[in-house]
Amino acid sequence: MIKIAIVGATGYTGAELLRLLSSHPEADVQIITSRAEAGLPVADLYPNLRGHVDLVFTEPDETALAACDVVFFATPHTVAMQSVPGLMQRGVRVIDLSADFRLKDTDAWADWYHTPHTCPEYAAEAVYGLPELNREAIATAQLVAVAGCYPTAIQLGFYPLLKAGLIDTKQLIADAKSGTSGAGRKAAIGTLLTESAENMKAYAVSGHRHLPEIRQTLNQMAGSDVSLTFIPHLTPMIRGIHATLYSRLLKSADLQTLFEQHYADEPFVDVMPAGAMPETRTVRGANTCRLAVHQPQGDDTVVVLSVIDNLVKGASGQAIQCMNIMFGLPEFYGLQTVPALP
Ligand SMILES: NC(=O)C1=CN([C@@H]2O[C@H](COP(=O)(O)OP(=O)(O)OC[C@H]3O[C@@H](n4cnc5c(N)ncnc54)[C@H](OP(=O)(O)O)[C@@H]3O)[C@@H](O)[C@H]2O)C=CC1
Ligand SMILES: CC(=O)N[C@@H](CCC(=O)OP(=O)(O)O)C(=O)O
Repeated sequence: MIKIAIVGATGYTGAELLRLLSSHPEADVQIITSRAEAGLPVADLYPNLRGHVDLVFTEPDETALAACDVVFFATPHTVAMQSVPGLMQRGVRVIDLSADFRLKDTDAWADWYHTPHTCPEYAAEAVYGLPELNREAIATAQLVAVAGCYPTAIQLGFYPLLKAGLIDTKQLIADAKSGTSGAGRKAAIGTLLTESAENMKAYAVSGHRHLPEIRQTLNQMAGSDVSLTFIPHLTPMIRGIHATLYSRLLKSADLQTLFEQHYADEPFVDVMPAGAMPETRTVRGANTCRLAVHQPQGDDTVVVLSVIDNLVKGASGQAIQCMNIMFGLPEFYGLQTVPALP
């Protein structure tokens, strides 16, 4: 059994780790932390976990964390980077759901996150946690920086086209919509029911912190620097990301076959039949990215539709997929949930 600690277990992604790990045959979750709720049983905060998770939240304590095989950080940015050096030196494996170790350029990270990066050497060592791109490196990594939610939906959608060199890399557009759970559990006016229901809006149009992360990966996929316009939107749903991706084809190709072949061996990417329009509700609670590729006018414009659950393939499910790869386990352990519809 793998001894597991979750730092930040009261948040949405922390609770989602608990939900998914409760059906994982090799997971032994020993420590779940919260500063605000220390002493509280899990079921008092998350009644859905009653009968499945019998643990009590405790204050984070690095010595206790170091006795585990793997520590998940489901915390706001800058928290993991304070503990990672100590844990790494003690041989613990770390899976960070935050953005602390996603960017290799830590000066850029400091600009986008408005605070200095305190351990650039670990950012250099971290493996970006997108299994479809980095499976081999994840297997031997000590530190995994799980890919962000919008980045996962967008990167998986563009990957087959970029790898095949089929599109104009200077004209990439990602128009993406997220449910409000993407903003976390903390109280904030923008995610109140009265502010977010019956409403849809774009935000961070002049630059979202996921832009450098997505660019970094797309550059790697394309083998050259891409130009990307990325506009996120907040939609009145709780879970889900829907990304509509646009680009121009440089030459004609059988795009349906390209996508099907590219993801043929990927357990968590579903290339839908020609003409399909994936819906967020079909991935709710599941570690699945559903993709569909279209040429709406039959000209050189290609459109990819990509949906994920931001809390699962966009965070906790992807983190568990990475853990399974790191520990040599079947990738589907803990991740066999079938979405409930409606
Ligand atoms: N929500 C989403 O869809 C996604 C989120 N992520 C990332 O995952 C991380 C967690 O997100 P989410 O679950 O939404 O966040 P929440 O705000 O819902 O939860 C944050 C958790 O972190 C704990 N925490 C906060 N500050 C500290 C601290 N200084 N030290 C230790 N623990 C702390 C909180 O508990 P307490 O304060 O009681 O200690 C709480 O349990 C973030 O970095 C986010 O960007 C990634 C992909 C998708
Ligand atoms: C709706 C909403 O607010 N979404 C968040 C992104 C979700 C998230 O937590 O981002 P990471 O994947 O980087 O951790 C945002 O725009 O900042």
